Amino acid sequence: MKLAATTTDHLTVHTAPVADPGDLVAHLPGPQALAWIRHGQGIIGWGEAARITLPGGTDRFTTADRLLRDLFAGADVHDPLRLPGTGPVAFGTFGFTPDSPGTTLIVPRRVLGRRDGTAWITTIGDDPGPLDLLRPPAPPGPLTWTDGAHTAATWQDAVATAVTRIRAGHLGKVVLARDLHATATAPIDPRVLLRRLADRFPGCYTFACDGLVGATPELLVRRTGGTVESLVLAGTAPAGDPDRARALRTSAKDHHEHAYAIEMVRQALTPLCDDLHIPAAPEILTLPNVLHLASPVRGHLAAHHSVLDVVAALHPTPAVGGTPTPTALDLIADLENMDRGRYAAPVGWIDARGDGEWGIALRCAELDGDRARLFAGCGIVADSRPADELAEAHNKFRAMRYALEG
Ligand SMILES: C=C(O[C@H]1C=CC=C(C(=O)O)[C@@H]1O)C(=O)O
Repeated sequence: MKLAATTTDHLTVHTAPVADPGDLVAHLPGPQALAWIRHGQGIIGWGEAARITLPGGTDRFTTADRLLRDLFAGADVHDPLRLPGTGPVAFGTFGFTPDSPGTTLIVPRRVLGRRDGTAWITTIGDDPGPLDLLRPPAPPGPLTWTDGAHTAATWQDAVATAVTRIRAGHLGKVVLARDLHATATAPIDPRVLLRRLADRFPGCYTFACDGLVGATPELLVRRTGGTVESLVLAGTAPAGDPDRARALRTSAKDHHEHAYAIEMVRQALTPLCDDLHIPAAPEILTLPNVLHLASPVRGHLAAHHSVLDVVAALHPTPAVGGTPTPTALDLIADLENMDRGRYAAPVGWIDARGDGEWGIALRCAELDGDRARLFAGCGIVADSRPADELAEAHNKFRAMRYALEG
């Protein structure tokens, strides 16, 4: 475990109610932004009271959970509100595979939150000063775009290979992704991207954590006390085409793709829950760029499990991996030509009670100075057609292209 230089072993944490701050993004004082926002509600953070960096491993979720529990257990906490997200919180990202880089948990010095008519500020350690903007964000300016690990043509070849393997009976579904690179003329400020994403995709979870920025529609798990909720997505059509929307409702290919994800979530949550509700049929989630088949799942935990315990049971779902999971992960490693890093892995936050919200890091980019690496993936089943999947990936990229270009 690596702790930031600013860390003391003993955290002193003060949460206090504040007047409604309004727009959360506007309060981020610098580019080192931490955020989790949906419909204007959520938490933002800045400064670092502690940073935990893990090398990865299959136990990365449970190790992170244990290290945070120890850190929070030793904290001196003054929290009159005792709501999800009050008291100390860690924002986090994980690597997609046990070997992928990027497993990092950050306990910010300041957290500003607003939910259901309550707003609060949490301060760890010395008061780092007023909420004034230190550096106002500037848009990235003109961008240069280049292909990542695949060109459009070679990625379609990879999709065709996956379809052949599926038809040969090796597996039922695999999610194949590709990356794109954007280069700006100056460092990219995540706050500009957060602003655009939160405005255009208010129903998604707009997030930023250690340079990973995006707006994901997919809630892996929210834990609030004993209740867990998840929004399982798989099956996509372009937005703005009523015929395609109608077709999505009845498409055997998309329902097939969705069923794999639902079945795995059922298997993962059943041992943890004494009551689990999965709708009989998915609904349609409408976003500005795409429509998805979506199943809101709700359960009651049978025993104490932190939100990260549930994340550990769920990741990777067939919305980002495939079925069977090990075969799909091997095929992803063979065909994608890249390490996903933190793309398609859990991103979110956890508090000292074990409550929290974790999404699947989709519709996102990895920022590095003046560069951004964007990702988009598509579920491939026996009936998938490479050109359609390329078009679907293009539509999914549109969220982050808009965040970068306006
Ligand atoms: C893998 C991605 O989306 C997943 C989530 C929703 C729908 C999906 C699909 O229809 O393929 C994907 O499973 C992505 O956006 O990169």
